Amino acid sequence: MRPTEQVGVMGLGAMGHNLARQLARSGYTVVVHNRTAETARSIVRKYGGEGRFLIADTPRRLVAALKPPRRVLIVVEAGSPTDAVISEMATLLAPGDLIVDGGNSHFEDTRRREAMLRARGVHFIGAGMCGGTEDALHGLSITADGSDDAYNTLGSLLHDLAARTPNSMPTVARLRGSGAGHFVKTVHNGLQYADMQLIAEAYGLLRRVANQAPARIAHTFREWNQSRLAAHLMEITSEILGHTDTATGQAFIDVVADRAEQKDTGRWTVQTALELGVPVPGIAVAVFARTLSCHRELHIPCDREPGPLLSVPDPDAFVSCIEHALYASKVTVYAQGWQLLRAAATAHGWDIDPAAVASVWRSGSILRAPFLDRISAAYLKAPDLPGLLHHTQFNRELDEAQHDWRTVVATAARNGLPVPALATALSYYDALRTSRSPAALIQAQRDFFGTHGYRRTDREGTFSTLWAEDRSEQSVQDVRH
Ligand SMILES: NC(=O)C1=CN([C@@H]2O[C@H](COP(=O)(O)OP(=O)(O)OC[C@H]3O[C@@H](n4cnc5c(N)ncnc54)[C@H](OP(=O)(O)O)[C@@H]3O)[C@@H](O)[C@H]2O)C=CC1
Ligand SMILES: O=C(CO)[C@H](O)[C@H](O)COP(=O)(O)O
Repeated sequence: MRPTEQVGVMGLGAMGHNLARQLARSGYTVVVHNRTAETARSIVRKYGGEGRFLIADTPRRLVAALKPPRRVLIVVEAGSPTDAVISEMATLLAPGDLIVDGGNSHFEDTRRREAMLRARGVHFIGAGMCGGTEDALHGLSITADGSDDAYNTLGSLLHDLAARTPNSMPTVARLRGSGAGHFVKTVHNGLQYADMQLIAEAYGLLRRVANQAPARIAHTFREWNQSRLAAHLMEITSEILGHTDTATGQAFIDVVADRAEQKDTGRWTVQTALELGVPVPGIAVAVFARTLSCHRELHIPCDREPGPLLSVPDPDAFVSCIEHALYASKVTVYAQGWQLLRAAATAHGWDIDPAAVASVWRSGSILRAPFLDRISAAYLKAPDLPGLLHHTQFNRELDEAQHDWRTVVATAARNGLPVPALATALSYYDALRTSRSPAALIQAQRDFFGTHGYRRTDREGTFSTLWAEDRSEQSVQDVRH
C-alpha cells in the first residue's frame, strides 16, 4: 500500500470507474470526477470499501485535492469531449503536472494536445489502453508515449494498471514519439476488427455449412482455443455461443440483431493506411463488413435462400478446413498490421519496436494470445523482417493451410455465403505469391487515357505510348516536353 500516492481520475464510465477501482485497490488515494456527479457518488457508494476515494464535484476541486506534481488520468469519450476536458484542465493545472489520456484518441489529436500542454509546462502522455472493461479492473495492456519528464512524474502509475505476461513482465510499452501510444492502440483495434470478422465468418460457416448448433460451435471454438488459434477472442466467442437467452430460452446469439456497430478506431486504422499507402485489405474489409451489416436498406429483397446449401462430403474434415483457413487468415491480417506499424513509425519518426508491441499485447489486451509470442520471437530474431509472411515458419504454415483455405472460400462462394475477410486474406496471400499480376493492364490503361507512363519489364526508365497518334513509344521526358 502506498497511502501517500494520489491520482485524479476524470471520467467514470465503463473504463474509467474500473481503472479508478484498480488504483484504489493498489493503495492510491483516488480523487474522482465525473461530468454527471451522481455517477461518481454512486460508484463510491458501491466500491468505496475497496480503497481510498475522494469525490471532486468539479475539475477545479479535483485539482485542489491533489498535491503537486499532480497526475490526472482522463478516460472520457474520444474527440471533442476529451478536448473539452483537457482544455479546462490546461487552465487549472500548474507547470510540472501531468495528464494521461487513457481514451481511444486519434494520434493526431494527441500530438496537438501534447504540443498545447507542453507550451504551458504541463506534461502529457497518450496512453492506449488495449483492453476491455474487466481488464481495466484486473490489468490491461498499455502503449504509452510521453517525454522523460512526463515519465518521471508518472512514476509507476501505468505499471500499476498493467497486466503481467506469463513471465511476469508488466504489459506497458513506452513508445517514443508524440502520438505513438494512441496510434499503436488504434492498430490494435484495427486488428481486433479483422480478428472478430474472421471469427464471425468461421462461425457462420460452422452454422450454415457444417450445420452445427450454437452449443456445438461453442465446443468447437473451445477446442480451437487449445490449438495455435488460442486467444481471448476465441475464448469469449465460445462463452457467447454457449450462452442461453433467459427471456426466450433460445441460444443467445439468435436473439442478437445482426448489426455490428463501430466507433472510430477501425476506420482510423484504414484511413492512416490509405494515407501512408500501406495495403491493409484485411482490416478494411472488416470495417466495411460492419458498415454493410448496418445498412439494412441496401439489402436486396430475396424470395429464397441461395441454397439448398451444397453439402460438404465430410463435415468433420470441413470443420478442420475452417480451422486452418481461420489461422492462415489471421496470420495475413496480423502481417498487415505490423506493416502499418512500421510504415507509420518511419513516417512520423516514432520508435516502435515490433517485437515489444507483440509482447505488450500478449496479456491484458483484447488480442491477447500465445500466438503473439511467435510474432515477438520473429521480430526479435530478425528486426528487419520485411513482413511476417517472410518468416520461414509462418510462410510454411500458410503453404500447408492453403488447400483447406481454398476449399473454405470456394465452398462459401458456392453456397452464397459471404466470407469477405477469409476471401480477402486468401487473395492477399495469393497477390504476394504471384510472379506476375494483372496490374500491368491497369498501368497500361492509365497510360492510354492519361499519359501516366509505365515502366517496362525489359529495361530501366519510364515510357509512354502515343496511343492517339502512331502508337510509337517515347520516354516520358520526351512525351512531356
Ligand atoms: N469500453 C472499452 O472497452 C474501452 C474504451 N476505451 C476508451 O475509453 C474512453 C471511455 O470509454 P468508456 O468508459 O467505454 O465510455 P463510457 O461511455 O462508458 O463513458 C464515457 C465517459 O466520458 C464522459 N464524457 C462524455 N462526454 C463528456 C464531456 N463532454 N465532458 C466530460 N465528460 C464527458 C462520460 O461522462 P457522463 O457520465 O457525464 O456521461 C463518461 O464518464 C473512450 O475514449 C473509449 O474509446 C478504451 C479502451 C477500451
Ligand atoms: O477499444 C476498445 C477495445 O479495445 C473498445 O471496446 C472499442 O469501443 C472497440 O471498438 P468499436 O466500439 O469500434 O467496436
